[in-house]
Amino acid sequence: MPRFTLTGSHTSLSLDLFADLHKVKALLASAEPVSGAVLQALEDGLKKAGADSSVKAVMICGENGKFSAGADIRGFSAPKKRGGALGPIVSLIESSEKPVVAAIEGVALGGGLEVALGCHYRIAHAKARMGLPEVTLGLLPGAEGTQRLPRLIGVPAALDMITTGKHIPATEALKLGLVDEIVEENTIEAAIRLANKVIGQPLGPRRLSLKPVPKLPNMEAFLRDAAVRVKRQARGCLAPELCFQAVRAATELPFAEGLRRERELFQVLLSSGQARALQYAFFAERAVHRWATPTGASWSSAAPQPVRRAAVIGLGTMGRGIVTSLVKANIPVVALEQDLEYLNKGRKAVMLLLEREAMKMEGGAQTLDFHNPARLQFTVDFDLLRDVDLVIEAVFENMALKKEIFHKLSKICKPGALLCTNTSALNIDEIASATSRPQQVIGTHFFSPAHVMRLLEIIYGRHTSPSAIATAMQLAKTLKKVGVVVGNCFGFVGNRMMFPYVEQAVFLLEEGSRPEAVDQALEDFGFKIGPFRMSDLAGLDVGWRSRQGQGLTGPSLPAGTPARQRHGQRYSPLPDLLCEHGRFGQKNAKGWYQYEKAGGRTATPDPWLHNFLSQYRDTHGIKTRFIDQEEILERCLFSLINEGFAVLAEGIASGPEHLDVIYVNGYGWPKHTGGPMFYASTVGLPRVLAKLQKYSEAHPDVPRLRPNAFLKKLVAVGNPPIKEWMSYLSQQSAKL
Ligand SMILES: CCCCCCCCCCCCC[C@H](O)CC(=O)SCCNC(=O)CCNC(=O)[C@H](O)C(C)(C)COP(=O)(O)OP(=O)(O)OC[C@H]1O[C@@H](n2cnc3c(N)ncnc32)[C@H](O)[C@@H]1OP(=O)(O)O
Ligand SMILES: NC(=O)c1ccc[n+]([C@@H]2O[C@H](COP(=O)([O-])OP(=O)(O)OC[C@H]3O[C@@H](n4cnc5c(N)ncnc54)[C@H](O)[C@@H]3O)[C@@H](O)[C@H]2O)c1
Repeated sequence: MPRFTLTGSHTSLSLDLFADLHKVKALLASAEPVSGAVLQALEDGLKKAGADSSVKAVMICGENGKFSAGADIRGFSAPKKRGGALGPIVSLIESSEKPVVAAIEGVALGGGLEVALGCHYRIAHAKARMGLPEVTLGLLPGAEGTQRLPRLIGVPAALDMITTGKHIPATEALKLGLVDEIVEENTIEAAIRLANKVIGQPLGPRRLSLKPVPKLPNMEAFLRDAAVRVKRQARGCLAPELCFQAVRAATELPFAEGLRRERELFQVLLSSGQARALQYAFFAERAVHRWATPTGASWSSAAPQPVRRAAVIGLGTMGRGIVTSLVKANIPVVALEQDLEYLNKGRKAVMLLLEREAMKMEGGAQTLDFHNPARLQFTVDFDLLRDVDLVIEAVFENMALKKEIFHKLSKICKPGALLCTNTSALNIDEIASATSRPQQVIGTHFFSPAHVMRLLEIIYGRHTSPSAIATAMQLAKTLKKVGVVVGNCFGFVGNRMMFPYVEQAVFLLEEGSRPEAVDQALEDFGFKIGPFRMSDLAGLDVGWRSRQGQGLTGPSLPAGTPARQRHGQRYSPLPDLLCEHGRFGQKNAKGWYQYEKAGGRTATPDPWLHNFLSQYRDTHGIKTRFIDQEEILERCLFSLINEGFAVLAEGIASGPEHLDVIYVNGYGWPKHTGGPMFYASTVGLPRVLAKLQKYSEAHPDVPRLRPNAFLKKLVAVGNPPIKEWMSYLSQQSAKL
């Protein structure tokens, strides 16, 4: 039995010719992506099968239990690495005079699924997943997928898959008609059986390029509504809209012309900055898994401890989401509150969240077992935490309270237990100092709502052990979150970079802008929500309490402190004044906006606020001026980026991609710009520096506008590409 193995740079493909069984088995792709070598081998294999009269059918499958993860994403930004065009190979498969069956195991994504669409039959393992995720990489399915998929599963389902990029399980693929059959056992054998069965049957009806796109009674109206929906959801991202256009072309044009349109649109996206940014984001998210600390601890040598049982302390906004997340990940939880009243409130809230999650999962393979006390237990008794492997504290943001709790935990919990705090900004070392085991204390900063947001900022203290970091990272993975390891400083990475952004937003109001203008500018940039709407959502009282704690406002503020200055720097008391007027945001229907009712979500500009701002400016003799969108964006975004350079220079994060992953996954920063630091690299560091210099000269009392030394250095050495930035950070300048 002859066997040929061809190895490309990213995959290996082997062709086994089993003439006696009348099939060609082409191992399309292993866990690695499709490369030019694979394409060549596939083409050769198909031609060989076509020419060999003893071959009656062809079966295409993957290696190592995976069909294919699609094209090599790195190839899109490195033309030299690009293989040949995949589309013509898909056409070649389809035009085969011998039946071709795809045996889909693991994943069939992007170009992988497009290959399967070229096959005459598709059979999938029940655990397989399929999708066209190109849109998430700023692209569209460029190997004829936008024209074949609508012909197979209809326009609504195809549009949904192509414009969202979602992966669908095999069971759903079967319902949609994307696959012909699913199997629980050996997919390859089942595909061979199918191939043998269909030998001799006419292939015309199985060639998707020959099929018409299924009609809808109201196709035009459907497409009109879909166009609006896609544009709204895209929030400035180009790919979903071009994906839509490609699918619309399938409904309007013959197959060959549709393909031409697909290619044109693909080229537009390929050369767009957004595709580069989204592909950077794809690899950044994976790069942060390989964490390291300045002391040499790293993912490669640290081993995680198993987490078989966990506890959560405090069932407020964050604790209830964290409990939900743990239960969803099948980790038994003990949920603890300070008294029975809070416990009952927390229990109800957790149960409601879990009921909702269970509804979402209905029909799926997974179920939620949260009524079983062995899986979820509510208590006010700390003794029940004796044998948990990990505790997550989510009580009020108060150092004294957190230290009291950690002291207690240190006495009660078993020796190996990991003690995590969900603090937003407080010093991890100080919290750890209340325990006898600071090596097991770590920050696990979840984002609200904790069962939804993907980010988990993981903060190591001076004494945190490598194994504790590895365990927290493993927990992030188990919870299906992206963990990013960072150092300890006030606000860590995310909130620390957020302070100057919010500070600028408020200064802009003082100088003449309005909340709606600032929010609009940043939402047009692509943020999910502007800073004032966000502040109303989170509650203005949260920041107020924190500023009181820092002595910036409230009773501890020394008499005679100038209203708009703290420690010799500019300060805006506007947010404090709103709280003093009882405006806490959505929770009581008034904040920077007014709302229809307490807890209402619809923000409307508030004449009271506008009037209040004018009076405030009069009181403080501030001359009002018109502030344009460019200034709003530059002051808010560049001050945040400037702080990012400080974070890097101090060794708080090990690279710009960490900051970008944090911002994209935790703060609604538009992913199609890559994240704040990648965005800075695309704007050009000299421009960022020049603008900061300009604003800093205009506002010398705002230190956060003063360009950071690391930014200046990068400009001085010639604005190197982002991947080289860290090499310019001298050992001496890194804090740790
Ligand atoms: C085919 C022709 C090639 C030549 C190009 C010519 C261009 C012109 C022709 C256009 C043809 C268009 C063809 C098609 O329409 C376009 C595409 O197919 S784009 C790719 C679409 N596929 C995806 O988006 C899948 C991406 N991958 C994933 O979602 C996940 O990795 C996974 C497959 C679900 C597996 O998840 P996990 O098990 O969690 O593993 P990781 O995510 O950590 O991945 C492990 C490792 O693999 C790297 N990797 C995964 N997929 C790719 C890929 N497609 N290309 C490159 N690298 C990939 C990933 O980065 C990890 O490595 P690390 O970064 O950690 O080093
Ligand atoms: N709300 C957010 O968006 C957010 C985001 C990230 C991090 N955080 C941080 O998470 C922590 C919790 O914040 P939150 O918004 O959930 O607060 P919250 O006020 O909504 O809830 C705190 C809960 O802790 C409970 N609690 C207080 N003392 C306790 C004790 N001794 N024992 C047991 N339970 C006790 C309270 O009863 C309350 O239910 C804070 O450190 C906060 O800074 C909050």
